[in-house]
Order: sequence, then structure tokens, then C-alpha cells
Amino acid sequence: MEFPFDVDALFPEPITILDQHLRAPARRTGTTTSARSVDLQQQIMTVVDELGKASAKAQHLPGPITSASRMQSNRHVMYVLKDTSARPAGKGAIIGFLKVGYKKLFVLDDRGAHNEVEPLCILDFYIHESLQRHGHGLKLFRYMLEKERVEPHQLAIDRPSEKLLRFLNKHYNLESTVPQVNNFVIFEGFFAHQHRSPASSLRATRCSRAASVDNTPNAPARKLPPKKAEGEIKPYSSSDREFLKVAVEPPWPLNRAPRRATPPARPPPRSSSLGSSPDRGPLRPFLPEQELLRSLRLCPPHPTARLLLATDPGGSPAQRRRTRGSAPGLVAQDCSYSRYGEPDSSSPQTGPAASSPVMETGGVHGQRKVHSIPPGAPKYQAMVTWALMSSFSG
Ligand SMILES: CC(=O)SCCNC(=O)CCNC(=O)[C@H](O)C(C)(C)COP(=O)(O)OP(=O)(O)OC[C@H]1O[C@@H](n2cnc3c(N)ncnc32)[C@H](O)[C@@H]1OP(=O)(O)O
Repeated sequence: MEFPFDVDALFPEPITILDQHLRAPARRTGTTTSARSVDLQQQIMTVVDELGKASAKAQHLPGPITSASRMQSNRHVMYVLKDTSARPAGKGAIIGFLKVGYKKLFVLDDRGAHNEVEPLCILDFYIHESLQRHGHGLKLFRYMLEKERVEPHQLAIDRPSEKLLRFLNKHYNLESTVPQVNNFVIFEGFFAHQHRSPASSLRATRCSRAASVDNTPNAPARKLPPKKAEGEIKPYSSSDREFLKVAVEPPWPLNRAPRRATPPARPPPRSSSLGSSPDRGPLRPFLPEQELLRSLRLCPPHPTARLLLATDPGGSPAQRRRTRGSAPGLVAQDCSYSRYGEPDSSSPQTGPAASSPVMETGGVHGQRKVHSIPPGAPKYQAMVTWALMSSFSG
């Protein structure tokens, strides 16, 4: 993976360890001015962002789980492997990365009992497509194990891909998993020699005062107090990949999904740690325009909207007619309906909307009013305005 700046100079060693400060490694020669170090940090951030994007693409994730901003806001550690052999255009290249971090998890042991632990977790792992199966992943993984002083079976893996499961099986003989109900995979032997971070040791010390703690020296995990019901254990575990599921939705009614006559064919995916891959389903689609218009027509009348319409100069029949004549494509119509929705034949102006979009806000005494959208106003803006007026009803 190449960059428009010299990554060979940026990362002097074959493997560079980055933490939340995303600092450039110490230079071998020369001094670094503060302006230069800001520049170098910017380059590191670019590398991290691009690696995160490439990894997400390789795993078919809807978005990156590794980025400079996420690195800065978490205590994760990233091992970056550079290509020492090739220096295309004299700027070097990056082969891949491995991201790890300690996480507090609730995991089940082989008897199905809950255990609170804080293991080192494999959070993201990526080797450039052109260089996979060349031993680079193993080089990076070995280096990380050595630096973090952990054994492979002591790790928890955040939703491993099929490739990673095979990698772990091939290089470390990890095969039998301990079934979990969260997104992490742990292997047999996890509880035998659970590695404890300084943070977890501290927490275990604190917990020992509150009793219900296994007092065995180096006890890897403690049983939760019996008073806690299973449903109360929250969060069950915080997968880094969880945030990808949170779709940013527009406000009501723009977020209303089309109504289904029948239940979905497939139940929503269940979270499992049995090697399930990340949820790759698309984010919830925005409501199509026609569906939105239909929803708006079905909505009940709103007092605020009525008030505004009553005082709206464009609400007079004359004004509406003028608008209809002068601005094609905009709504200028006054439909009268009976209270139950049928067209009211007594009204001088009845009939379907001549043009769209139609903003029906409901009328007084059974009349449904269609009010005009100012010329030039985008359709969605008008819909949102109407929706906001409706939301005041509560
Ligand atoms: C928690 C997480 O991060 S899950 C996401 C893991 N990342 C990905 O799936 C992204 C795409 N894959 C990759 O980036 C890499 O393949 C990695 C990181 C999984 C492994 O790195 P590599 O450099 O390819 O591994 P390395 O060469 O050291 O070991 C090769 C072994 O890994 C496994 N492996 C690697 N690629 C594949 C593949 N395409 N299909 C099946 N197994 C594979 C195999 O066991 C392989 O041994 P083999 O070639 O004898 O079958």
C-alpha cells in the first residue's frame, strides 16, 4: 500500500507500534520541529485511516472499524508492518496492520457460567491483498504476542473472519472454541492461563474487598455476584464492530420503514461468538419519496399546522390559485374532503392533486387542506417542515 509521502522514513523500523497518541517514532538522526512533528502525525493519521478503510473493504464491513480518530479515543495498540523490500518511487509501502486492545468482557466458560474478564482482544487485522499467504500476517502476529507477552489461547477475537480462523488454526492450532453469546471468540485454554492486564488486576483487587471473588492468585476471571440476573449484565461485551450497526436515521417520518404485510422471511441476525462474521447487512434505506407522501397523507391533522395555515396568506383560495397558475410543479390546490375521507362534492374545488408534491395537513371540520410549498423550496424541506409541525402535537 503506497502513499504520496515517504512511509519508509515515517516508519524507520519494519514494525511500528502506534498508540492513541499516534506519534511518529523517534527519528534516528536530526531534530524535529513542532511544525514537522504535526506534519508527521498527519501522515500517520492518513496511513491509519487508509489501512482501516482497506481492512473494512477486505472484510466487507459497511465502514472502517480502524481510523485515526478511533485510535485517539481508545487505548488500542496498532502494529504496522512496512515493506522493507520494495521502495516504489522511493517512498516505501505498508503491508498491513494488527490492532489489539484490552476489553472488559463477560464470557461463558465451558460449564456455561459467566465470568468477567479483561483479556487482550484481536480487534482488526489486515494484510494487503497482493501479499496475503506470504507469512506477513504471522510475522506481525508473533511480534505482537512477544510485545504483549500473551499466549494465543489467552486472546479473545472480535468476530474473526474465516481467513483469521484458519490462520489461527494453522499457526497456533487453535480450533475448539468455547461457545459465547457475544461477538467474541475464545478458544479452549482461555480460562486456564488468562492473561490479566494491569487494569484488570486492579479491578480484581477492588472486587476482592467486595467478596464473591475467586481469591486464587492470578485467577483469570471472577464469577459475577449471584444476585445479578442474567438479563442485567450490560453491556454484555463491547465489540468494536457493534457501532457499525448503528445507522444514522433521519427524523420521523423520514425514518418510517415501508409497512410489511407479512413478517420478514429471515429473523434478524443473532449475535453469536461461534465464528459469526460481522453483520454485513445494508443500513436501513431511506423512505422513498412516494412512500413518504403516502405516509404524510395518512397522518392525522395537526392543530399547529391548522393554525399556521389559517394565518398563511398563501392559504387563501385566490393565492393558491395564483400559485397553481404561476409555478408549475408546486402545489396549489384546495381539496375538500368529508370527515371520513371521501371527497366532499359540496366543495367548489374537489379532485386529485394537479401536481406534486402534495402537502395535505388536514382541515377543520372534516376538510383536508392541501397547502402550497413556496416556489423554489426543495420538496424534502417542505416535507420535513410539515413533519416538524406534526411533531409538536405531543
Ligand atoms: C478480528 C479480525 O480482525 S477478523 C478480520 C481478519 N482479517 C481479514 O479477514 C482480512 C483479509 N485477510 C487478511 O488480511 C489476511 O489473510 C490475514 C490477516 C487473515 C492473515 O494474514 P496472511 O499474511 O495472509 O497470513 P500468513 O501468510 O501468515 O498465513 C497464511 C495462513 O492464513 C490463512 N489464510 C490466509 N489467507 C487465506 C485465505 N484467502 N483463505 C483461507 N485461509 C487463508 C491460512 O491458514 C493460510 O495458510 P495456507 O496458505 O497454508 O492455507
